[in-house]
Parts: sequence; C-alpha cells; structure tokens
Amino acid sequence: MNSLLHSAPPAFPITHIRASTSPPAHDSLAAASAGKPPRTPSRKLSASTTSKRKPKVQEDDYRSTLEALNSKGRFPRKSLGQHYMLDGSVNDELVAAANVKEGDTVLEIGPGTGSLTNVIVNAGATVLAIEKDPYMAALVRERFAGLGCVEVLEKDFTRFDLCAHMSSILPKETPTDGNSSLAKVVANIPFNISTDVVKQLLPMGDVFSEVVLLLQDEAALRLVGSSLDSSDYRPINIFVNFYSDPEYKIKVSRTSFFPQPKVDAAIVSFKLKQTVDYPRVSSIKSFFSMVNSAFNGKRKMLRKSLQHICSPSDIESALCAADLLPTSRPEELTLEDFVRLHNLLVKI
Ligand SMILES: C[S@@+](CC[C@H](N)C(=O)[O-])C[C@H]1O[C@@H](n2cnc3c(N)ncnc32)[C@H](O)[C@@H]1O
Repeated sequence: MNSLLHSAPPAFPITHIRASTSPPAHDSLAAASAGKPPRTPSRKLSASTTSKRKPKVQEDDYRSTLEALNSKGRFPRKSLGQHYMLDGSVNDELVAAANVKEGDTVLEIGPGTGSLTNVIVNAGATVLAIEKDPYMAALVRERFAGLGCVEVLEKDFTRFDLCAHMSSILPKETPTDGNSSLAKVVANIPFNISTDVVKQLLPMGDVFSEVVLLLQDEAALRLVGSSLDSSDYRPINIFVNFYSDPEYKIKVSRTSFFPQPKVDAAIVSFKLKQTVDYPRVSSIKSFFSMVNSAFNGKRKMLRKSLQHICSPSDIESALCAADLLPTSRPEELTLEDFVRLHNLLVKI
C-alpha cells in the first residue's frame, strides 16, 4: 500500500494554476517568500482561548501561497508527499464526511498551506495540526495566528506521541450537554505514510469518533473493498474492520492536486468503534499475531501455517468447531471467522 506517486515534475508549473483573486492574506507570505519561516510561538489550545474566539471566515489563499512559494523557488518536496489540494470542493467533502461542527476538536495531519485547515476552522472546530515541514508549519501557524483555535505542532506524525498529547487537550469528563467529547481526524495525508496513519489512528476509538482521510485510490479500495478470496485480502483488512466501520466516499481525480501525482485519490471515512464494541477476543495481541501468521503462508492451509500455536489436528478440530473447512486458507475467513477460530485455539 505504501508509496506511489511522488514523481512530481521537476519544475513548478505555476502557470497551470488559476491566478488567485485574493491578495496574499498575511505577512507570513512575505516571510515565506523570503525563505524564512516566521517565528511565532506555538500556543496551546485551552478552554479559554477556544471558547472566546470568533471564527473568522478567510478567503482561501492557497493558490497565492503557492505562487509566493514558487516565486522564491520553493519546490514542493517529493519526500514529504507535498501535493497540495487545488479543488476547494474536495476540502468541503472531507469536512462534511466527518460531520465537523461547532465545538469539535479536529486533528489534521499535514496542513501544508492550510487550505483544508481553513475549511475546518470555518465549520467552527478547533484544530490540532501536525506538520513535519518546518517551513509549512510556520506558514500555517502564522496564517491562523490570532484566532486561538489552531495549534500547529512541527512534528513527524509517525513519531509523535499522539495519545499523550490528545489526553492533555481533550476534556476528561463527558460533556453534560450531550455532545461527544471525542475528537475527529480530517486530513489530506502524504500517501507514503497512509499505512502508518491508519495503524496508529484506528485503535484510538476512545479518543476519536471519525477518521476521514484522503488516500491513494488504489490503497483506499484495498483497505475498504478487499473481499474474501481476492488477492488483495490482507491482515490490514481484518485490522480495519476490527477497529472501525470503513466507507469509501468519493474518488478524487489526480488533477485536483498540485503538483499532479501519477495516481488518483479517494476520500475514505472510518467510523471508529469504542473498545466495548470490538469483537470479543481474549487477547487482541494474540489475535493479530494469529492473523498475521495465517497470512504469512497465504497459499497455505491454516492447519499448516498455525502449527506454531498447536498441532494440526487441534487446528482442524477448532476449524470444524468454528464451522469452517479443515482445509481452510486465510483468504477464506472473515473477521468473525478469525475471531471464532482464535477463541477456540487459545482455549485448546
Ligand atoms: C498531500 S500534502 C497536503 C497538504 C494540505 N493538507 C493540502 O490539502 O493541500 C501533505 C502534507 O503533509 C506534510 N507531511 C509529510 N509527511 C509528514 C509527516 N510524517 N508528519 C506530518 N506531516 C507530514 C507535508 O509537508 C504536506 O504539507
């Protein structure tokens, strides 16, 4: 599932972008153009700053941002998957898919120029944005400075202690107004970290209610649509369905990005399950260890590939007790089948 595109053209053909009608909105663009990230101290989101703020509707200025970057020779970095969204309606779709509303807390991974951040803020949410590129982190921090509802952390998401940070910003108690205290994730992520992102976020149902991502289309179809007996059916499909209810929303053409990647994208939403709704297994760790072992020998029958757990005859008995054929192979088992098999095998 990893990687794909990042073969952006060597030059930055800004002429293919419609000229912005709005002037650069902030001084940061001047700093950006000069190649120096503006130095704005990061502010912590707090109840006092978030409740008092008045959302300020900004014109989306990402085209002018790109022009400013281009004018000083700043190239989107292939290694960071910097393919910026040019189609505002895709940002609207992402935000709508997560049903972002007033008072929500939203995690955005890779805000880039802040075009999606802007739509999330305008929906009334507070945003925690994690951006690896120091230059873009400074740019987006400056863009939303003064609103009090956007915290930008200059971090590599794949190495960030998200649980610790989220527990420091989310309320400890469930709000009495009936609203959920759970946060949401809305992000146009670099395709090359999509597996890491999905693996880190999906088991966080006690922190997030929805995760809405723009993924490479092929990866999205594999994650959400891979069915039994298909060659794409993998442990990640069991993982995704164990922790969430996934939905493929819409396909997004590669022409919506700048620079244009070699592949199309898609919006996928994952409604996260709460711990109490996970399939009942005695140990999640041993469950996924069994699933991984089963797929390690993809063409092998389970009675062979699971031999390190117990004897082939015990495995055959467990398969029969789970209403499965003794000759079953991993690609023939649903999540529920794996759960039944696991719970029988660990008892043996
Ligand atoms: C596909 S661009 C999307 C930018 C912006 N959200 C948009 O829609 O135009 C991906 C963004 O993620 C940032 N990024 C890349 N790797 C990252 C990582 N490991 N952690 C956090 N941000 C990352 C890039 O610098 C870039 O800004």
